[in-house]
Amino acid sequence: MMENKLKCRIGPSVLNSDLSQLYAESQKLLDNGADYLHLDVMDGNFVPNLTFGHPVVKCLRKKIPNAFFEAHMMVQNPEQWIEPMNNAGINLYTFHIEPVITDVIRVCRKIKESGMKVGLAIKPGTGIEDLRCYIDHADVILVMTVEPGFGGQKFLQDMMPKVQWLRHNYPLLDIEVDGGVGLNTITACAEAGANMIVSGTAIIDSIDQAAVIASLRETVESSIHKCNV
Ligand SMILES: O=C(CO)[C@H](O)[C@H](O)COP(=O)(O)O
Ligand SMILES: [Fe+2]
Repeated sequence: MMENKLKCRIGPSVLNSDLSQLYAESQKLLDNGADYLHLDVMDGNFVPNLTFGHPVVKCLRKKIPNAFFEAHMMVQNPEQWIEPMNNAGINLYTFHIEPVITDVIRVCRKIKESGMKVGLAIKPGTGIEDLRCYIDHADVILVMTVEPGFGGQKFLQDMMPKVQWLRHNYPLLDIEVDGGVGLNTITACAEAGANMIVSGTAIIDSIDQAAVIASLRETVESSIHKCNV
């Protein structure tokens, strides 16, 4: 995703949508202006919740052949799911460094070899110092702005210094935020330097998804414009 100029990308999370209608919910988000879909995969181990895995992603991919899919892998063993998720049609495989801290580079290499982009995610309690040496191996850095595991939580404003540090040191890096991001919190994310925006309940629960997505985009684009000039 990294290019000469930063681009704003809005990636709704389907986590709190009606998952019995996953295809319809996903297509609606894309029709309303989403740039990509953020698919939250939880294993009940790394986080205390379960969602869905590669069989569901594969079914969704059959119905939606062309959209960009990110898998946010909240799992204890991300290496285990690289091949199945690649076969299922994931484009960006984002995993947490916390459970694999000694093997991050190997996992990144395997993801790249499979043909997917690499995302590295950090929980709120993980500092930049733990991530720093891996940044060059990633296409996207995901700074969690809630404790991973559930949608609809309160945005953690005190994660913004991590985003600021990343943007200051990596002007062209794709920096993603996820958790509690909506119309009330997007300005903080945009001003800190995030350009990839995951937003779940703020979009899903809205009666006008297209307007929310457009507004999130406008806020981010006006901050990016300052960086690109
Ligand atoms: O990774 C996640 C939770 O672990 C979700 O992507 C995130 O919570 C999005 O939902 P919301 O915008 O409602 O917080
Ligand atoms: Fe997520």
